Amino acid sequence: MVSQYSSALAKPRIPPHFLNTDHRQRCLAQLRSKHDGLEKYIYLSGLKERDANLFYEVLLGNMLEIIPILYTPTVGDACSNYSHIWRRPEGLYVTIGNKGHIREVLRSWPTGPASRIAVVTDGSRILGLGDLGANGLPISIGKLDLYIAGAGIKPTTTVPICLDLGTNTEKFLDDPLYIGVRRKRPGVEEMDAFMKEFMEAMREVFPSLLVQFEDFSTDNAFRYLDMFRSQYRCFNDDIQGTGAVVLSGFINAARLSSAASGRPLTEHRILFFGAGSAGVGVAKQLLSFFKLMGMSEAEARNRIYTVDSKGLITADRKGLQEHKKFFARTDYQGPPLTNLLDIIEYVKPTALLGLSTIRNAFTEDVVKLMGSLNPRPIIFPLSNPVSLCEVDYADAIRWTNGSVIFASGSPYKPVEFEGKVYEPGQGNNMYIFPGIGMGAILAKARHITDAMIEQAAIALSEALTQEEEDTGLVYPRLARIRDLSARIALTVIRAAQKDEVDENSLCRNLSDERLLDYIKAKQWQPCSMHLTNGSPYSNGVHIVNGNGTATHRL
Ligand SMILES: NC(=O)C1=CN([C@@H]2O[C@H](COP(=O)(O)OP(=O)(O)OC[C@H]3O[C@@H](n4cnc5c(N)ncnc54)[C@H](O)[C@@H]3O)[C@@H](O)[C@H]2O)C=CC1
Ligand SMILES: CC(=O)C(=O)O
Ligand SMILES: [Mg+2]
Repeated sequence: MVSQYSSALAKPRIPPHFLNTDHRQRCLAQLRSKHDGLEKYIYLSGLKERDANLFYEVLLGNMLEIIPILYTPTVGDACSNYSHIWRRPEGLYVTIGNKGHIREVLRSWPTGPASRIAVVTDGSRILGLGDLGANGLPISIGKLDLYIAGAGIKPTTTVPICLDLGTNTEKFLDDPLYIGVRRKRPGVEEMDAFMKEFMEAMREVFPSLLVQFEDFSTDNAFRYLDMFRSQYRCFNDDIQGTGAVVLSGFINAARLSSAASGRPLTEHRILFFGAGSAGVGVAKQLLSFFKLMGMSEAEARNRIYTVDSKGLITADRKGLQEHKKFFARTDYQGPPLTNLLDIIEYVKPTALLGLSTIRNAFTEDVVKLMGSLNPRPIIFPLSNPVSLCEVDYADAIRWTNGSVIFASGSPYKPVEFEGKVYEPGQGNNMYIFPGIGMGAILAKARHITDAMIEQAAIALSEALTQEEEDTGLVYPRLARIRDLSARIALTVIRAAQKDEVDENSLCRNLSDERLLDYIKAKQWQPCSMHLTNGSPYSNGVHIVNGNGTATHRL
């Protein structure tokens, strides 16, 4: 005889009043009842597992609240602790042991050739947190959630990937709960051979895929971008995505700053504190700011100064890494400049950009000096997560009496100072990669060209509403991300067409207005019928009907 208990398990029933309640509100209440960021992350991850459709509905309706959990800053905690908070397999791990049969591993991914976008990390530099090895997977998952929420990419076409090639972080190798391969990272030759097989296999198994490289350590970030960008449909988010988003914010910031100082835009001088993949990637993209005004590359380069852990980067320094050479100064004669205050006194920058991972590197003296040199100094502390940010927003406002033009990598709340409320910008590549990806996918671009990246930046810079401009913002409000991504995608498609790398002739025949409609029509929306069947085994994107039976899998 079947007991009452087991029969209830076999046929779970929805509570009688359930249909009249808003499950999204219930989820939000459950989320808000948790007071620890990591607990919220675990809750959301579980919700996605139980009912992905509902998860995306809640995310889309509450982006300002939820993005900082799925993405920076909390995703940093999730990665750092991933081996300990791990609940279930998610994403795709390709390990060094898979060398020789990577194709077979990729073929295990359920959506196969229907896949459109992969975010691939090797976990070697997650945000500013260093080598987290196999714990890096949540960064790929978080970025893809932004593709889904921000651009409307269909969830089932996304592939989060972590390449597990080992880790050089001893504490993980010593941790009995560490989920990754227990070995040190390979040398250059072994890694190159792995990456070549991986990329070849990716194209074979997922022929329509765009690959976003994410959070590779700096040398490898530049190396694999150079190696693969003309061969595959791929880009590096930290170099190119960050470059584009900062160019966009900088265009708007420079206008505000020049309006206050009366100095021409061509006279901006930009000081980069941090010269890794992000610092140099952004510096290279900011050449466009000057070149678009008619300056030569040499003139543009001359407006940019870079600093690393040894101080102002000069060409006479011995053993300079390859990626630092382009901006190394040849015009400075004198003893090495190592102190940031001395460097600022020497350069007299109008803008100070932080991509150093050094918490509070922009001290009160530094910020005040920038304020004394500029009526409206541009200060962008862009390192992630917040715990590594070069200066907090409230301090930057206070130390400049509210004159700072500010954008940070991770989000800050508005600040009230002397009776006025100031709103910060968030200079994070999340504003730009969803639109770049959407455009590249719809154009069926063979490659991601420099013009596609540059046009994406310009489109974002031009997207401020009158109200946003009047408020002094340098980036549009995040709540508009879907519309922004569609507009960015449009310019990316047009740039792909101009560079003749597009393979979707349909887009060529549409006017801008029709193309925008086409892009918006392609944006995936979660369905508002989101009742779950309560099955502990449901793990996809479901639409479920009123009697609790899954009727459609997206
Ligand atoms: N806002 C955004 O959208 C993005 C932000 N980032 C952030 O940028 C940061 C850097 O990333 P990567 O360039 O890939 O890392 P990285 O480790 O290659 O670069 C760090 C750079 O800072 C320099 N540095 C370290 N200590 C210093 C010190 N005391 N003084 C001056 N310079 C110092 C290093 O020499 C190096 O050049 C990370 O925190 C990352 O989260 C990265 C990509 C996007
Ligand atoms: C935002 C990002 O891509 C990073 O901090 O690495
Ligand atoms: Mg990154």
